[in-house]
Amino acid sequence: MTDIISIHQLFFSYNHQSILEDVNITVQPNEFIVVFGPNGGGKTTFFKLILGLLQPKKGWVKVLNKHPKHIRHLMGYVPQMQQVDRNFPICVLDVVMMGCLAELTCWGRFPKAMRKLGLQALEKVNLLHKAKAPFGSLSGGETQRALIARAIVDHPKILLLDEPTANVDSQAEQSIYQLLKELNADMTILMVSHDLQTIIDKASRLICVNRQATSLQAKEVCEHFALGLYHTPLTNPQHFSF
Ligand SMILES: Nc1ncnc2c1ncn2[C@@H]1O[C@H](COP(=O)(O)OP(=O)(O)OP(=O)(O)O)[C@@H](O)[C@H]1O
Repeated sequence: MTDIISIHQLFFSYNHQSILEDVNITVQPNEFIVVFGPNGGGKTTFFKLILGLLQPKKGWVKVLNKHPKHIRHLMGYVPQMQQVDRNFPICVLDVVMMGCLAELTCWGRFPKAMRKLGLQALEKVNLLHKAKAPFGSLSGGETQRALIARAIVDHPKILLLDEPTANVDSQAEQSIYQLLKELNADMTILMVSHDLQTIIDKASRLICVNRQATSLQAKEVCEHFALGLYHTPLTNPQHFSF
């Protein structure tokens, strides 16, 4: 099967601080990959390299066999919640429409068909009734679903999510996982999560990013492995037994 993402002998550093070293990873279409690793291990940087927002110092990233910056419109990105300004005075539909800014006409308006896509994306994430609500009035779980709508409005082939369930309650978390399961039928998903216990049985594969990137099957992520990374006990070890 053709790789949808391929990363070859990639090295990246911020100034002179080495962040990623000799990363070799391939991703196949419609995989659901959970990316995990310690704080500062390089997960967000890894995503930004796939999105073409950062350039490798050595090696390369190809998405659908092209340089990522040429096909960024085929990738949707949900950043970490703290990178989003919830106080900005804007309605939910307008936030969603920001996912297709490239479609703005020279008059600074979206074509009617695009607004329809925005409403469809909101319907998909079950937030159509909030289209005209101020973005800042949404709950944590609704905010994440609105950001997912923004990421999928242009029908991407790849969806990257950076901790989409951080700071949401368990009911909102379950509804996000259900939504991602539905979206996964049409798109490849890579999601950063620290909550391995909840997510492990939903992932087709895991990638541990800790300066290097290691691809793992769920059964390989045993309790000792996760403990070594996070230094916290996992209370439900049956997920991790071989
Ligand atoms: N723009 C930047 N300039 C310099 N250093 C940076 C920059 N962005 C991130 N870093 C550093 O690079 C390292 C990796 O950061 P990154 O955000 O990729 O890690 P992460 O695994 O996503 O962390 P977390 O789990 O805390 O979100 C960290 O040491 C961070 O301080």
